[in-house]
Amino acid sequence: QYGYTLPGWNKHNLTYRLMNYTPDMARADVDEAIQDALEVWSKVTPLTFTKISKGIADIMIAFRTRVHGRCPRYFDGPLGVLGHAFPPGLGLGGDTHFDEDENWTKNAEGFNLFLVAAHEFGHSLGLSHSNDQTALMFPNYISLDPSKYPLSQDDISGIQSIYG
Ligand SMILES: O=C1CC=C(NS(=O)(=O)c2ccc(-c3ccccc3)cc2)CC1=O
Ligand SMILES: [Ca+2]
Ligand SMILES: [Zn+2]
Repeated sequence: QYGYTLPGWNKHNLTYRLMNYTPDMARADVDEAIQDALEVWSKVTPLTFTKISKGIADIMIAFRTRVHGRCPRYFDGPLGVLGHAFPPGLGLGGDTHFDEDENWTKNAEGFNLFLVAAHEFGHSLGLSHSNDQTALMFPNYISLDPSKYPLSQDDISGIQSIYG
């Protein structure tokens, strides 16, 4: 439906692009949260992430609400779903959207953008949800202390089974 999906990317050097910014945070804080969330995964895989500011990136990132563009999934207003990401592939593959109706923060108030982004990028790289409640890929938002290393052994073995 959104281009064929792959179990994982068939290349290691991926590009990403921020299509817009949330007004909830300073731009530099959004850039940093996204970069840190990607680094969580690049630290345990051979993947690299390069930020581009125009053209089509593998991972297109945007803050959107409700029905948005040609995206087949919709957001639901404040709370509920915080974001969604598409598995590796062409077109929408890898793309990550955050629900702009949430209060995005760089600390423990509202929803911590770094944490939600790290979770969503797990999907962009091919991971599904984990039933290990300490895992970053656990389906429910847990306000982890963002300074702690959010990956659990379950996340690491999951991502390394794709990009080992
Ligand atoms: O595919 C889906 C569908 C629904 C989702 N629900 S969410 O957006 O409210 C969400 C839930 C948990 C997290 C999360 C889990 C563990 C650590 C950090 C964030 C992030 C987003 C998240 C998601 O990735
Ligand atoms: Ca929502
Ligand atoms: Zn979307």
